[in-house]
Amino acid sequence: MEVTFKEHEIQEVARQLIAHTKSKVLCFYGDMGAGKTTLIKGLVKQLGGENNANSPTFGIVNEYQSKAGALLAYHFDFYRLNDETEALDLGLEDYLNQNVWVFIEWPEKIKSFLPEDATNIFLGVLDPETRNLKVFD
Ligand SMILES: Nc1ncnc2c1ncn2[C@@H]1O[C@H](COP(=O)(O)OP(=O)(O)OP(=O)(O)O)[C@@H](O)[C@H]1O
Repeated sequence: MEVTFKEHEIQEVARQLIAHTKSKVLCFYGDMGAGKTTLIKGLVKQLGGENNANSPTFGIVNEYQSKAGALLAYHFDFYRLNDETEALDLGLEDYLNQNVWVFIEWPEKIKSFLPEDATNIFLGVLDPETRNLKVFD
């Protein structure tokens, strides 16, 4: 899958991505400002998720729940992670073993923990308003 899009088209891109991916673990590659967070928020919205600011891990891991209150997705941003030991301390392996959506920014930082069947998404900046997305399953 490959698509070029502007921000107002995010929900349609999110819909396509959810329909396309075989894995519920999605890794987002791209420079700062490429639009990883913006797209993940679009995916959560598309899935009908809400941020659970009451979760004990809030701030480290963003947790999203369905409107009915069921756990729906985790969103990690590993930009500030120093090494993989810190990921172990977070209990990353437990997060990955649950059957919920997992969205990972800066997956380069946790290479040894990434499931082999994760879907890899590359975001590039074409111009200030336009992004290119390529998916490798
Ligand atoms: N087509 C687009 N898709 C996504 N974001 C866009 C698009 N066009 C412009 N933007 C803007 O680009 C910025 C992307 O920021 P965002 O925080 O999502 O990037 P990021 O890849 O998560 O960066 P970081 O690694 O710093 O968290 C936002 O300000 C957003 O409004």
